[in-house]
Amino acid sequence: KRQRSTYTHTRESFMDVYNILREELMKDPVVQSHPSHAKEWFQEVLDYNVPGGKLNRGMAVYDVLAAIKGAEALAEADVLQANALGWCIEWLQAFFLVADDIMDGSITRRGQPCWYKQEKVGMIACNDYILLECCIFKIIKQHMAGHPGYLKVMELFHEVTYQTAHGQLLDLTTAPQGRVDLSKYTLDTYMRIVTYKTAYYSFYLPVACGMVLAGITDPQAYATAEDILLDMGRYFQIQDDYLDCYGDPEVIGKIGTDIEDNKCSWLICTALQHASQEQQDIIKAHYGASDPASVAHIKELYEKLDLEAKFKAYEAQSYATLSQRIAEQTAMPRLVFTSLLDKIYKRCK
Ligand SMILES: O=C(O)c1ccc2cc(-c3ccc[nH]3)cc(-c3cccc4ccccc34)c2n1
Repeated sequence: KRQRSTYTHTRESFMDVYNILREELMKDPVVQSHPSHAKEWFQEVLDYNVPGGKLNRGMAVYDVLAAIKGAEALAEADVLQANALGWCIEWLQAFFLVADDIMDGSITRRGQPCWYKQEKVGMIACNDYILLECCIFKIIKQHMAGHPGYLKVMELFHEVTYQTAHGQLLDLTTAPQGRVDLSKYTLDTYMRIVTYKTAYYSFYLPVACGMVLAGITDPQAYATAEDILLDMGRYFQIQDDYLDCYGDPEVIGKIGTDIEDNKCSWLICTALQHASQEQQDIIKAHYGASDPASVAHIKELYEKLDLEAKFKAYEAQSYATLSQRIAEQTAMPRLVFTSLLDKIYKRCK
C-alpha cells in the first residue's frame, strides 16, 4: 500500500512552496515574453528580497489553520493554500522593507546590502517594490480563486497594506531623519506607529488568513482576534526596542543603533515621560547623535530613569493581561494565540 507522505511544517517545506510560487510567477505570460535580461531581473528581485528572513509570519498561517481545525497536520489540499497565503505575508514584508530602506537610507538588510544599494539597482528599486506588491494579488488569484474566502483575503491584504503605509507615514513624519522634534515623541504616538506599522501585518494578518481558510465568517471573531493580536504586536515591538539597547548583540543578531538613528522608540518616549527639565535638555542635546559620548549620555540617563525595570514591569503586566484575555475568549482555540505568545516572549538577552 503506497505510504501517504504526511507533511511536516518546517522552514524547508515552507521554502519548497516559495519555489512553487516563484515558478508560477515566472511562468506568467508577461514575464515569459520578456527578453531574458528582464526575466532574470524579475527573478532576482524575488530571490534577493522575499526569502532571507526568519519566515515566522508566513509560517504562522499553517499553524493557525491547524490549531483552529484541532489537527496535528493539515490535509494536503490545505497545505499549499495555507503556505501560499503565508508567503503573501512575506511578499508584503519584502515590499515594505525594500521601500522603507530607500526612505530610511539604510545600508544593509538581513545581513546583505539593501536592494536599492546594489550598483545596478538604485531607484529602479521603486518599481521593484511595486512588482513585489503586485505578486501578492497574483498569488491570491492563483491559489484562492473559487474559495469562499477569496474576496475576504483580497480585502484583508489591501486593508493591511493601507494600515502599514499609515504606520510608515506616522513614523516618517514623527521622526524625520536628522531633525529631532522631541515634542512629538509621546507614548500615544509611539503606540499608533507600532500598531499600524508592525502589529497589523505581523500578528493580525497571519491569524486572519488562517481564520479565512478555516471558514470563520463571524465579524466578532475577527474583532476579538484583532484586539488580542494588536496588543501582542505592540509588546513585540516594545521588546524589540528594549533589546536594541539592552539585548546581547550576539543573540539579537545586530548591534542596536536606535539612539544614533533618532528612532521614536519605547525607551525614548518613556524616558521623556519621566524626565525632569534638565534631563530633557540632555536628551535634546544628545539623542540622534552618532558620537559614542552622546550615546553614553543617553544610556546613562536611561539607567537613572531605571528604564530596564520599567520594561520588566510592562512585560510582566502585558504577558499576564494577554494570557487572561486569551483564556477568557471563546472565539477560537487558545492554541491559536498561545503558540504565538510563547514564541515572542523572553528571547534570551
Ligand atoms: O522575521 C521573522 O520571522 C522574525 C524576526 C525576528 C523575530 C524575533 C522574535 C523574538 C522573540 C523574542 C524576542 N524577539 C520572534 C519572532 C517571531 C517568532 C514566531 C512568530 C512570529 C510572528 C510574528 C512576528 C515575529 C515572530 C521573530 N520573527
